[in-house]
Amino acid sequence: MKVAVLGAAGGIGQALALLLKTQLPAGSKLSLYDIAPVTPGVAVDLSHIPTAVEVKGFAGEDPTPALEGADVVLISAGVARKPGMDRSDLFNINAGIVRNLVEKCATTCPKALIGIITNPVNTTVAIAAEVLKKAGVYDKNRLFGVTTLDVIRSETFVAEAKGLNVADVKVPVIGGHSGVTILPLLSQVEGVSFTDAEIAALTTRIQNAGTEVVEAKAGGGSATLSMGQAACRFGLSLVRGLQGEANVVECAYVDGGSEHAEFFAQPVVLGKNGVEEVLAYGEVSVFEANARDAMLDTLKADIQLGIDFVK
Ligand SMILES: NC(=O)c1ccc[n+]([C@@H]2O[C@H](COP(=O)([O-])OP(=O)(O)OC[C@H]3O[C@@H](n4cnc5c(N)ncnc54)[C@H](O)[C@@H]3O)[C@@H](O)[C@H]2O)c1
Ligand SMILES: O=C(O)C[C@H](O)C(=O)O
Repeated sequence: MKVAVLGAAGGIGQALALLLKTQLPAGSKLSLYDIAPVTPGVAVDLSHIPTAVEVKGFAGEDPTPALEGADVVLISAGVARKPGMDRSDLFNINAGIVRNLVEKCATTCPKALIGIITNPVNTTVAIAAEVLKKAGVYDKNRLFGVTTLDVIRSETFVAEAKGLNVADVKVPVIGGHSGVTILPLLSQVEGVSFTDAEIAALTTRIQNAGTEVVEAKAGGGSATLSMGQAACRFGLSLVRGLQGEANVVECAYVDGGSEHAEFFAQPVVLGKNGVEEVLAYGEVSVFEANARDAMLDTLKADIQLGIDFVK
């Protein structure tokens, strides 16, 4: 199994590469690419960790050597937020970066599962889809917006608020990955009940958690370590699905035939071809139904921006 990380010299990329080096199955290959010249050095550094995962690093303008034979490509290349910015403010720079990198995926590893981390995810995934369509290799089951950070944040905050063992807490998060489009389904958390005030406060905190980190880092970037963990969890789930493991379920932002929008985050079963089955997200509370309906104009506009960028 070969996993490529594009943007591998960055804050997320290095954390993710470290976690993959220590957690990918024995015999895997880890391929690191970034425009930054340090990238081969990052790979050498990681290669001294005693695991049976081969690491290679590539720098420069062309990601092709890193992508050859890739089964999974995780893309975190691009710029991150500073205080006062919204994720959509990253569009001008990151849209072109994602387009160019996905064009290379389309020619070099058209069957790879692609996970987009680069923000604004609601839009960059639509860009990736349009690029793959133009190249004639689009398979909706192989393209993912990585929203796992919203899931792990929800699990953490719910466990903290309710004094639970976080390992036992599961929270589906639907919609997209910015502000009001992030919707944790707290009504589905097993074994706990929340007051209306708790639900409102937790939902707002989860929706603003990225900003919480951006402000705490005070100009030094956005979430990198928690995102590295989230992307590792998602990447390993993709690998487990590819290897034929049953019942691998993650929430992800996919083109899954949702009645709500062309791309929508919801639980999916992962398998040998990427998305094996899109799962219904189940019953929601009145609060959640209202929040879901209220996000849709924003989400659809984010998606249209990506479609228009490529067309
Ligand atoms: N999906 C999520 O939940 C989530 C969470 C956190 C951050 N992000 C996003 O991930 C992205 C990366 O964040 P970061 O903190 O790692 O930023 P960073 O600045 O630390 O790293 C970005 C890396 O991308 C590289 N890069 C830039 N252009 C490139 C190109 N054309 N090809 C290859 N590499 C290129 C840079 O050299 C740098 O090493 C940002 O857009 C951020 O908003 C998404
Ligand atoms: O908030 C950001 O800009 C980064 C990321 O999307 C996050 O949720 O932490």
